[in-house]
Amino acid sequence: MSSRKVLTLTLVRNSVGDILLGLKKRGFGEGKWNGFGGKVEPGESILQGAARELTEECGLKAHSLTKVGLLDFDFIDDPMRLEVHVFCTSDYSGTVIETEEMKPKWYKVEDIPFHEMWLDDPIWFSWYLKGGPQFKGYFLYKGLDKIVEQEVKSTDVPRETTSCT
Ligand SMILES: CNc1ncnc2c1ncn2[C@@H]1O[C@H](COP(=O)(O)OP(=O)(O)OP(=O)(O)O)[C@@H](O)[C@H]1O
Repeated sequence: MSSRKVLTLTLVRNSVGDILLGLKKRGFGEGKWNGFGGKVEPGESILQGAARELTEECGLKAHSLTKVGLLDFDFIDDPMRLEVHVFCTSDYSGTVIETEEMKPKWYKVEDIPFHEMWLDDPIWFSWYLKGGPQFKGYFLYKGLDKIVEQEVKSTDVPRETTSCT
């Protein structure tokens, strides 16, 4: 019997095109730079979960979120699949703050620290950056440091922006 965990991941870009990443200070992915996100809680929508995690982890309030892709992760010898819903936004307010979970930092696109991120990030990030329809990715990990199967492709579903209010 396999089960899945629904997670969100949000990438924030400011008016000059820089990307906000956070250094995860604890838990799954500790020591890695990533977008902001976490588990969707019972009773909330995926969008609500994404907006809540963004505020909890870096202080920003998203006014709208754009769905850009979906990533499925399997791990050999672990029946739990991670289903990561990827969003982006440039429509937010608030001040970026460091939290117990994340140390945020703005990066120029050409300086994104892929060598300090999940191994899958450099593979699907280009799909996010180039725009176009939503992407769909699949990665099979052996442990946390090796990808043994991977596929990222475009869907025919356009990116969809939804208001968070
Ligand atoms: C395997 N390859 C991966 N590549 C890129 N990103 C990945 C990822 N695997 C998980 N992620 C993201 O990492 C965060 C974990 O969040 P995670 O700490 O587990 O959730 P949450 O904050 O709810 O946890 P706690 O409340 O501390 O238990 C969450 O954004 C999730 O989308």
